[in-house]
Amino acid sequence: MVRVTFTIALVLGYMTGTFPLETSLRSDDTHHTGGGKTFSVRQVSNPDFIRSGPYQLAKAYKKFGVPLPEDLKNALGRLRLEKRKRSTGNEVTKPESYDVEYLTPVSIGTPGQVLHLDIDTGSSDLWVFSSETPSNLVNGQSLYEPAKSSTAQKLEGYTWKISYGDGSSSSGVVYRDSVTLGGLTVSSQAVEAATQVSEEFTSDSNNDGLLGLGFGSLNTVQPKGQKTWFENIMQELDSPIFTADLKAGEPGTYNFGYIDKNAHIGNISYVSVNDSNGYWTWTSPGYAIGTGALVSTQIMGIADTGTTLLLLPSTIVVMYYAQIPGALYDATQGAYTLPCSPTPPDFSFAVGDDGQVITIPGEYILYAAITSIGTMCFGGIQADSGIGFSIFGDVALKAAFVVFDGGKKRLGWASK
Ligand SMILES: O=C(c1ccc(-c2ccco2)nc1O)N(Cc1ccccn1)C1CC1
Repeated sequence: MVRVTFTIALVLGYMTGTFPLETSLRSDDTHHTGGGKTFSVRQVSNPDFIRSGPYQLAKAYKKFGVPLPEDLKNALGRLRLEKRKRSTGNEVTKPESYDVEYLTPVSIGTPGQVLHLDIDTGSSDLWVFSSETPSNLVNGQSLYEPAKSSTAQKLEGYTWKISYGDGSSSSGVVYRDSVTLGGLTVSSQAVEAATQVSEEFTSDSNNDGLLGLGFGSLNTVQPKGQKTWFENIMQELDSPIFTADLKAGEPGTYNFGYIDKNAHIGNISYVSVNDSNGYWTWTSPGYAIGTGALVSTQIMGIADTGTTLLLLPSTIVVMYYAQIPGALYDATQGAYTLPCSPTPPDFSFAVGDDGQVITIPGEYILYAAITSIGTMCFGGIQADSGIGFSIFGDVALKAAFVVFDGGKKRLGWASK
């Protein structure tokens, strides 16, 4: 049957112009018999034919007023469904005070239970406060209750445990359930229900859990690591990307599957990502302080929406705070502090080899007042000592429009 269909398609394909006909008038082929000219026709196969075959065939049938055969109707229906499957999504994310983190509504289970999660490109577990979290560790968070979800399935014997760079940690058991973010649903996502959370999470009342958008290799579920929500939805998207448009002191947006041209200014510069450690790891070729010249030096770091600050090599951090009268390393805070006024110099980092730089306005580096009298502030730039790489956290990300390209394993950076 396929052969027949294909044959008809081949014949009709020519008639409907599906195949680009390359005709060339070859003088040597010209025979003056009856005055008519002959010409040769060289066929160039149309690589798109297979994809658009049924459409072209249907066009031919319609052109000759021939009713469509049943299996052609079915083929068209399948293609239309296939077409419809491509999708995009977007979701608003809201900053907690001092932009310490950004929380995004996520619907889990059937009927949907909405929890507000910290979307974290620096980790790869989707874990939530749940009905299985001891009540003494819960302090206002919304809970995922698998018993109330008709689509929840317990993964018996599966566990997870994660510890974060700030010393916080959580652990628990694993369900599979439907997870919707930005209007996009993964029907079978690993949802990690916390049975243990550290004090940092208990005291963060508005944060109902984390949704990791790092690479799946970082996922901590045992005995079998699970895919992130993005890895599960990626193939359905118009393109295998998501973008982060975080903002200072106001809601930002995560988009999935498309790039919103109105969300950035100028070109997006792409740099390759090394995902071997599970993070969105890239290398910036240099930095500038205030209006100073660009210093060429390689800064290897990760794009991490789940880390609040910008953590850089201490040599650069010392150079930056040396420009600010009154700035000092405060051993009691274990951090650099600076006067809350005047506004400190901007900090720029280079992206790619096309001269693109992202400039972080100085006011983003006045992270938060330390003293009640508000004279000294906590620095938004701190040293990455002991981590092994730099971390482009929210202080840097909120100055840029960032494309996380899971298809090409690259990051795109643009000003906004
Ligand atoms: O918090 C984390 C972090 C995230 C995920 C994991 C992890 C362990 C197992 C799977 O994922 N471990 C981390 O530590 N930061 C940021 C950070 C901040 C400060 C110091 C160290 N780091 C990772 C992304 C770099």
